[in-house]
Amino acid sequence: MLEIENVSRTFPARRGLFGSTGGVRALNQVNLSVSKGESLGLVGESGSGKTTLTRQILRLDTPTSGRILFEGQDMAKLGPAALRALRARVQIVFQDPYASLNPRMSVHDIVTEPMLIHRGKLGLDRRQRTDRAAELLELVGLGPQHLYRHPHEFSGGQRQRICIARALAPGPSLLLLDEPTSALDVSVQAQVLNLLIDLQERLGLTYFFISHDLGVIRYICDRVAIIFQGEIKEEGRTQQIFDAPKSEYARSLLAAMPEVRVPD
Ligand SMILES: Nc1ncnc2c1ncn2[C@@H]1O[C@H](COP(=O)(O)OP(=O)(O)OP(=O)(O)O)[C@@H](O)[C@H]1O
Repeated sequence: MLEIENVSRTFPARRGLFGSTGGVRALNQVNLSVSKGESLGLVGESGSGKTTLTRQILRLDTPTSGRILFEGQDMAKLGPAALRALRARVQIVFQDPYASLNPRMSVHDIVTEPMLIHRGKLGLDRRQRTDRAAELLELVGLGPQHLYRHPHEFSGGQRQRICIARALAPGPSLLLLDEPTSALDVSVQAQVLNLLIDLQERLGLTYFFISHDLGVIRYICDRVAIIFQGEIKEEGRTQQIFDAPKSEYARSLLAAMPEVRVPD
């Protein structure tokens, strides 16, 4: 479904008030692939290149070299129509559900907005969009009675469910999950992770799951890639990485977290 081939991204040197910074090689020859229906976890400390890689997959940024194929198509070569279609097929859920929802919009408007943006592809009229929003709310464990409420009326976990419903609205096949539970209480984290597992099974979704929480990665991901200073240090089946990490860096990362917490 997703193939990342020899992707590098270098940011040029910048001159600022306090002197100039050298160029930053944020990604260096990254190779990764994710199959349909699989969850790949990307783990790395702050500044390791996770956001930069995510931006390449969303085509918000372009690699300096290398290429990314989504469903067999080179993302850099997509024309405007194909790019619009791609935007519906690849969706993202962000870390902070408090910052991700417009407080002035009702849940109905939040969840139907992507259907409106992609109405050419989805072909849903107003009534059908509302029906679909109600279905999506149900799918994420919130009843349709919440449709006309506003974000401030919901808890963090409920807000993240709304964000997930919005991400599902245009019918994606790939979800980028950028630390989707790290802003939530621990008890709520497990509920949201279980919802994600359930949705993946029901809808056949593919997940690219970014986290620095190894417990969460272990719980949800089939495979894990460990990134450090823009390079993939190790990649493999989750169990194998946790039981017998090969690289020095993976070993030190696991050793630094003796108590890998697995949600209930
Ligand atoms: N637009 C940019 N211009 C210059 N340097 C950048 C830019 N974006 C990212 N970088 C640099 O690239 C490197 C990787 O950053 P990135 O944001 O991808 O890391 P990250 O793993 O997502 O970190 P975090 O977990 O803190 O979000 C860092 O050194 C960062 O300073």
